Amino acid sequence: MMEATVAAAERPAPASDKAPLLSVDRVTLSYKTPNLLVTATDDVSFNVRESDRFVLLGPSGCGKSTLLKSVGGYMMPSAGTIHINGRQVKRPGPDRMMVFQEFDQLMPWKTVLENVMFPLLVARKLPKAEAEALARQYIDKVKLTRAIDSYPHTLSGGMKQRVAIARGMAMQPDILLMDEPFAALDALTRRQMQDELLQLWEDTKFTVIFVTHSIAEAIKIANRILLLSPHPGRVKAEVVDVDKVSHEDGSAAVLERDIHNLLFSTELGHKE
Ligand SMILES: Nc1ncnc2c1ncn2[C@@H]1O[C@H](COP(=O)(O)OP(=O)(O)OP(=O)(O)O)[C@@H](O)[C@H]1O
Repeated sequence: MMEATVAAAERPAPASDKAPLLSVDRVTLSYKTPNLLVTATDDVSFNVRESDRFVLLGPSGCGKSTLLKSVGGYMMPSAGTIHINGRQVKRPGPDRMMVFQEFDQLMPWKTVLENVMFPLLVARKLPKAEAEALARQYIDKVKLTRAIDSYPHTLSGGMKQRVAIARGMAMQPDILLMDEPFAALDALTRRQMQDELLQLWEDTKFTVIFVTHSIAEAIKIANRILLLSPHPGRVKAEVVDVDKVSHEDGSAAVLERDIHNLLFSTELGHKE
């Protein structure tokens, strides 16, 4: 058994022979409201490499969703830069597909097949037959072939999230961005969806940034976890080699306790 390593935030990330797919460099993200300026994240840096299952973990309000939005190109940093494949992120693009928590992210007037085909036709401008073939392939991967002609309102929450995942993955983006995709599901379905996501990753080794505030979910999904401090979010530590912890021998429980202590220690957690 090999335990995951919790690296202090100040320590440089371990050297890798691969250039990072995504570089987030000293990014500060703010919202301007009529009366105040809200700093959501402050001076955050991290790299994501190809095939990483990179989890952003931190307490509610630390800016995880805001960071994901900025990687998606929906929000520009007030300081710092984001690069994907060496190009600066300035707007949304089909190289970054988002999956959200909400079940209403599908178009209710379109069937499962039509929902998955839609971005392939509109954003990738594929011919209809090609879009349909690709959509069918990914609907099959998320085990929804039997519901392919169903409308979203006839599907369970888990099935709707599978459609959203198929739609994102069928675009074959460089990075799939998942914002608490399983948070609104019941515990049993949530666990099942986590297993299915890992199975999909085994099949295709896609790159994903996954936002959660569940420590257990982070440990299950990730190979790397970035721990963010409470509002405004700053990088507190990075946990590497997470996929080497074992859920059988108790090392995952030890890591869960260590992460909990790190996230909620007053010394680190509430230092401004
Ligand atoms: N549209 C907005 N306008 C103003 N402030 C915002 C807006 N969206 C988020 N914020 C603020 O930015 C901070 C970070 O919010 P964000 O939703 O990114 O956090 P989070 O870590 O994803 O939280 P949660 O886990 O609860 O979803 C919070 O203080 C939030 O109130």
